[in-house]
Amino acid sequence: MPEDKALGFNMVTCSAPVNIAVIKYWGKRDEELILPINSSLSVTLHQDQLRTTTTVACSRSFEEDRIWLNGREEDITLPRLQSCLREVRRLARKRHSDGDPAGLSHKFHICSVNNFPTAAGLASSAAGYACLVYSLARVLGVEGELSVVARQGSGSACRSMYGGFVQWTMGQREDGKDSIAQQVAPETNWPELRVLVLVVSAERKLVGSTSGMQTSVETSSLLKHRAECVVPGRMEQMIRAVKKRDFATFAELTMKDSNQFHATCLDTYPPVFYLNDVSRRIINLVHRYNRHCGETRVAYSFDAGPNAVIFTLQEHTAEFFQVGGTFFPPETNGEQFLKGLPITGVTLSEELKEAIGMEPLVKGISYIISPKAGPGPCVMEDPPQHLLCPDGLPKKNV
Ligand SMILES: Nc1ncnc2c1ncn2[C@@H]1O[C@H](COP(=O)(O)OP(=O)(O)OP(=O)(O)O)[C@@H](O)[C@H]1O
Ligand SMILES: C[C@@](O)(CCOP(=O)(O)OP(=O)(O)O)CC(=O)O
Repeated sequence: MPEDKALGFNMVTCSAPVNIAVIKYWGKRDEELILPINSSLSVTLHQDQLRTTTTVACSRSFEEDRIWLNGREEDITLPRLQSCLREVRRLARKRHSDGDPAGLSHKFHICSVNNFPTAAGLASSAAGYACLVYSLARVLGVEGELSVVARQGSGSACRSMYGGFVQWTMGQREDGKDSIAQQVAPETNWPELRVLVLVVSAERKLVGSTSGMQTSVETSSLLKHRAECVVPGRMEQMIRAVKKRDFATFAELTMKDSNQFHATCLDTYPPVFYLNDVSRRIINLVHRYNRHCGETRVAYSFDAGPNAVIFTLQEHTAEFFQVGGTFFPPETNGEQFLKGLPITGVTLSEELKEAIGMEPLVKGISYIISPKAGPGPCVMEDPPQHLLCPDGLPKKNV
């Protein structure tokens, strides 16, 4: 990218999405390169609701690489950040070996914000590292396969490098070059699919994914069985279901895989608990609702935290909102609860309420976010969106 004469350095701002795995990644065979013990598959969520925005500036006048995250300067020497910086610089050197190595002796100033809670089981590390790698690559003019680089920031980040439905193939090589993400189908393949993120708790979790899965690999025989005997078949079935828009199969596999992931957490020694009472109530609610409907209309999935991700189809969304609001009523403000989503006039039949047969739990769910599947990272062309000032330091309100 040519240097901006007015600024005296290159600056680019990009945004990247969160993804939710429906076949979960849990466990590494190489901690440093972040190579998984099984393949996984996810849905990229639309950036209108959940996104990371990152500005990268690159200048010869900067003395050192620096990063600000959500308004605070963070330690740039973090090994995962260093891996991403090193790998993008390496790709840039390769690309510019016969031409102009613009920017390669320069240092980076990086400023990033998430528009949702960080480290709360809402996949901030996935959107964060995907955005970082995409922005660094753009500022240095690097193209091509970048998911191998994002993977070295956080495993699940490699899937956020693409939109729609994305598989991360575990690969076999020791150097990780074949452990990459690929799009299985674009988001436009399944426009009726809807996602509801039921935020149960937006607090930092007790056991992070990285350490949780490390203990699982060391102690859980169920995890070994899952990786070797269960996931390969599920990946094939899930890819078929996504391509055919077969919701019943997609939903059943999604719920079973989430349940098996949490079973491996319980099989870990000492056990790791990510679900709480509200999560378990949501699981019961979904099964009772589906049973009453006589078909699988709704599925849940839980990552390393108590928040539920619900998958359903457009035609059932309004009713399930109402179900959520009835059994987990907000204390006062319905508007905040639904974060501005339209409150439809659906009323639930007494029969349905009876079939679910649960006591309402006030404030069990803090709020609901309702994204569709969405596209991958993109450059924000509008200069005022930069998070860094012309002097290369964060803007005051960031
Ligand atoms: N915008 C960002 N840019 C760079 N790094 C980020 C960004 N957002 C988050 N991170 C990194 O990811 C870490 C949080 O990852 P962690 O896995 O603990 O939580 P999570 O991704 O929100 O949850 P989960 O992966 O379980 O869904 C942060 O401490 C930070 O190091
Ligand atoms: C439960 C999960 O969300 C685990 C995500 O783990 P991370 O990608 O956060 O872990 P690291 O590779 O150590 O950074 C399942 C998934 O996203 O596939």
